[in-house]
Amino acid sequence: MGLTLYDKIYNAHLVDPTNTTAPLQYIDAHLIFEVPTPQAFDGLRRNKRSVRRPDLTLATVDHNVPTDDRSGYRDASSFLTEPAARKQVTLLEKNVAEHGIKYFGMSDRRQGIVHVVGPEQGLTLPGSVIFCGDSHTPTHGAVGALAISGSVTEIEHVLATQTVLQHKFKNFRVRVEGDLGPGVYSKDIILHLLSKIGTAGATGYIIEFCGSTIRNLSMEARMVLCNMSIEGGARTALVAPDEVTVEYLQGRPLVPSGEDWDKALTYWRTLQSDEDAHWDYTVDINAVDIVPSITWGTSPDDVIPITGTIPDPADLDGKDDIRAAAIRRSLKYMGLQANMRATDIQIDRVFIGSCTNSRIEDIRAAARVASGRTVAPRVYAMVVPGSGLVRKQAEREGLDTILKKAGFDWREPGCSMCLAMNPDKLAPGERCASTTNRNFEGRQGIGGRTHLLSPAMAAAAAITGHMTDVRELVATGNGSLSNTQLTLGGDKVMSAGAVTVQTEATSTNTLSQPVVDEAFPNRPAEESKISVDGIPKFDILSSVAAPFDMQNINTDLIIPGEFLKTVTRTGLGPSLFRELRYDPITIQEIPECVLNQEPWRHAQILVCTGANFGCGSSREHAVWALTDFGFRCVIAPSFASIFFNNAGKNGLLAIAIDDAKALGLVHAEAMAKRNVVVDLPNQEIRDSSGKRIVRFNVDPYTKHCLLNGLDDISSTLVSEDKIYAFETKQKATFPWLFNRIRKLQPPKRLGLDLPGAKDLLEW
Ligand SMILES: CC(C)[C@H](C(=O)O)[C@@H](O)C(=O)O
Ligand code: SF4
Repeated sequence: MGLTLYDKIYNAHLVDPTNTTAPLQYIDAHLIFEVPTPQAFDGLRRNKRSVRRPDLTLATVDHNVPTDDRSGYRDASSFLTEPAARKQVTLLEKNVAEHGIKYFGMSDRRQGIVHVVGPEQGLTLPGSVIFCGDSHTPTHGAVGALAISGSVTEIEHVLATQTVLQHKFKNFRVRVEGDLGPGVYSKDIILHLLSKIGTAGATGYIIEFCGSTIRNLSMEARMVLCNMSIEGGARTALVAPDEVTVEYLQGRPLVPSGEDWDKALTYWRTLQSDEDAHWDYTVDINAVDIVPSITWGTSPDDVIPITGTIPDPADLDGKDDIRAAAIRRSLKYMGLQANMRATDIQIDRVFIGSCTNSRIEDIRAAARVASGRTVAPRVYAMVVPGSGLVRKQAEREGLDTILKKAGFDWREPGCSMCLAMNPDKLAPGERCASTTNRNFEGRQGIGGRTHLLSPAMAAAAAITGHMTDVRELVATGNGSLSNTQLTLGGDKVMSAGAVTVQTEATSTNTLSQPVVDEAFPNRPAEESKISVDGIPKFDILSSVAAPFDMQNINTDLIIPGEFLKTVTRTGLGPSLFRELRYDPITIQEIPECVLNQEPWRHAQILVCTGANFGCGSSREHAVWALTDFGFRCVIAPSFASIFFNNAGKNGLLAIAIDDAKALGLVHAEAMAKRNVVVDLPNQEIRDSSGKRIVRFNVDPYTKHCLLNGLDDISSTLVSEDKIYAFETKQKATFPWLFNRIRKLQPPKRLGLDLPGAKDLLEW
């Protein structure tokens, strides 16, 4: 039987194919940013470890960065007025300087959202494995790479070992055939898919997008699909490389040139799933069935066509009561009525940006709709390019002028209003048409209401002040536009082909710079193999259990974005489930919340009857908030895979019980305020009388680590010789993956710096 593209890349990166208990994947490139790294670098320091491959690591800042005008920028300390944000960013600057890691800071025009910067620079290459401690890392799969996301503990693991522990996932094929209709973009394809499979539909899988529709998509449009695959629970996603990929990559700074380019091309052309590959699951979509869409609720799969109406929970009463309750809660939060028309939803704000939709094609699509029109009087609309280079390109094409003339605010790059971690936030009750990827409660600010949609649809909403079918406003193109002339206001003004940055970028390859070609730059010291940290041991736990019954508890709900500014792993307990525990206005405890009641406020076990616990962001802070509150164990029907992984690495036992009857019994014990016993050695849950309720499964490696309080890095470093052997082989076969990041030039030399900026960051 043949193999899928994922199977091939996974197999080719197994450091030791004989180790099936704790399989290690070699990481060809590691992208880092300010939020999850302070604790990771701190862990390295405490354990006297160094960064194994600074030459395979690239850093930038995005989440905390204000998007205000930077013309007076001097340095991060003076520019960032918010102390916690300043601390995270300056700590990253200190850490990258200390470890010799290349960094695109705020004075560098190459700075931007990690998932925009990586592909833009050509860091992500077909057939390679990239790691980033952020849940939208799947974006990079659009070029045919295996893009792995994780969080703090795994970042530390990658920094120390250049590998990550990764079991094999199953294969999920999404085949889309046919032509997209006018006004339909890849954002609509992914929203359509989510409406079909739900937020856990692809949990345990890697998605490959294929079919004629996908082949006709540009690279940027493919990135949108891969980016939001995590919203369907997929651990990552990819698209097989083709001519569109090759054309996109050629000439970017970190892409091979000359002889290496030819060799790479030959290899990339082999990268596709075999005809007879085994697919564990296939979803077929007909492109004609996709229409411009929006989300109405607080989960990314709450999707309706713009021509549709808001669902009525009464239709599900008696058929699916949990879902009916979830719809009612969403409608209340969103301030909407059942059965109202999508186009009757009035908006206050528009946000065009984020790692989903802030690239040049997105800005072109928005500008085409906005051209010659004016933003509705009560709407504030902002456009935040994904990187300084996207911004520069847009300005070169005059898109900023069109957008500003229409009344849009034109800002500096960053994550901005995607997650309420920087000054760009919604006020309580404000409603936003947003090109982002998550519409969770409080995601864009406490009490803020988010509707996800494409950039063209967002621009249309900005103009009319309500949700609008973009097809009625303008004769639109579609998401498959690539390398074509775009028509704006009747005149041909721009080309959607190669962006100018490529020319600049290519030049970086030709500038002479000393090439550091050490095989293994920072070999960790022998003594560093033993961790001083470890994780809390777990054997038998007896405690009252806090009962929950919500589905899709996402990590933004567990701990909102604003609390991610901490640089330690502790202190998050009081903010756990902030939206559920505290009134947003008075900040008083909500008495109905079980975590505010005795004896559950002291519970060490959380039992949830709703599926897909921990979906959404990869923030390890969600696990830290739970453990800081006092939880040692979470029991639920199913978990999102990144959360599940993060839990085990922090001594929090996540137990999946898919037997509804057994789970009901545990929940009943919790409701009765009786102790529940979780026995890890025997893998069983008992009631307070000692009677076994259910046996549970646990991965043997995780069990071993939990019982013994072992962290992964210590175990991995035991196989260090195997990592060296793999690295040597990789270097001989794919030389272009090495010695490239070090060749990146300082911004000054490329004319990509901010004129007033201090020269601190040029190493
Ligand atoms: C901060 C980061 C860990 C987080 C993620 O993993 O997704 C963020 O990017 C988000 O979108 O919520
Ligand atoms: S989802 Fe939003 S916050 Fe997360 S990386 Fe993308 S832009 Fe940044």
